[in-house]
Amino acid sequence: MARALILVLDSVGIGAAEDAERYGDVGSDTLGHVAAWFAQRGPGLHLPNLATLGLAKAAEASTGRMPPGLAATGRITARYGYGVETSRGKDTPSGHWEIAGVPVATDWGYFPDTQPCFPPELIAALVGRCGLDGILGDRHASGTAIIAELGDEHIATGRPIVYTSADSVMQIAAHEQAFGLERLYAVCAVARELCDPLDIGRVIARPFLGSSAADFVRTGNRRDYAVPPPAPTILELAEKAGRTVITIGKIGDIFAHVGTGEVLKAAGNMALFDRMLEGLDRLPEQGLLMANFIDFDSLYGHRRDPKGYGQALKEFDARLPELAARLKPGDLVVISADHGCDPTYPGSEHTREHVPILAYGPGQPTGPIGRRDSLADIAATVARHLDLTAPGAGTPF
Ligand SMILES: O=P(O)(O)O[C@H]1O[C@H](CO)[C@@H](O)[C@H]1O
Ligand SMILES: [Mn+2]
Ligand SMILES: [Mn+2]
Repeated sequence: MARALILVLDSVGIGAAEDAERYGDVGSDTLGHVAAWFAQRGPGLHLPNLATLGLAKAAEASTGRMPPGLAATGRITARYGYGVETSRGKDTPSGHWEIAGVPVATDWGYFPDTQPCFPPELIAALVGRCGLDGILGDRHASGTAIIAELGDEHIATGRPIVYTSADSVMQIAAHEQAFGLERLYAVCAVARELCDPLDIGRVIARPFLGSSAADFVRTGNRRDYAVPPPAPTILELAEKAGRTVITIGKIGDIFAHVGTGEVLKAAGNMALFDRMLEGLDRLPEQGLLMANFIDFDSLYGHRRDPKGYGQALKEFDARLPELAARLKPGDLVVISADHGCDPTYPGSEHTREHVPILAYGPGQPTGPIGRRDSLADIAATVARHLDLTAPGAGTPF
């Protein structure tokens, strides 16, 4: 049996990358700072299963420091190391595409941190084509903060809240009932077209519900309108070779539905874990499964909530034995991340960090793989494991 699973723990970085200064992220360390936050307040953050797979050793290799409380007690049962992102963006598509063998060598377009942040002609075209009475926002913002601030005005005026971040994104927030979900999606589809010439990676629909700032809450109906990867990823190559591809959670959106096979969606890391196990149970010989666990990033990293972040790590860690129990000899699991999002760092953006690479499975080798100069090494390794043509980038470990 040779099957492969790639699990992306969204934003679980393990220490600032060498080029962090270019991004204003010197000293960031998502895992290390979450572990320190727990160690300062109680018995510490214990992730026994991830530690046994070498997570803490990978972090130590990345930063020179063992994250407090995380050291493994026994033998490490995986290959472990850290990956250096070569793509210029520290965004989700850049990280995932590189993991899948396609680093992004060119620069994305970005909207400046000014107000307004969007080109007036772009907004005029959006408003005109969608029959809107204008927009709100038009600046960089945290998504939860801006709906709390402008949600009432949005409901009163019918103007959608349009904002961006340090990522290559245009995000459009609107009330699911007052504005309408399908109408929001239609506005995003027009925005996608208008953003194409500007090389914007994603337009994101951010629907929310609630009646006032006290209870506005974003719903699971987020939808991403991404541009497709610039070259065939391991997903696309697997699909073209006739393999079964199953993708969990946001993966379909992140790859613009190219090569993403059967898409299993769910809200929340634990439900995503359930879907992943379900997918694994029917993944045939030589199949590929790729999963994204989003909560680390969207619920805790961007919200700068180290306690929630650590609890989410514990919950994820506690489920790993269930995954291990379902693996068959020859299966390969790779756990990694797409970028950092240090919940103790100033601001609300991603942080430019190294990411863990933990590779294991029954009968798989164990031991350090050190520093990997590209996240594409993951795709190269998976390609070799599944006897597939490898994407252009990456060296197998
Ligand atoms: O603050 P929210 O809306 O969650 O935005 C975050 O989500 C976006 C897409 O992942 C990122 O660009 C980041 O800024
Ligand atoms: Mn991400
Ligand atoms: Mn994010």
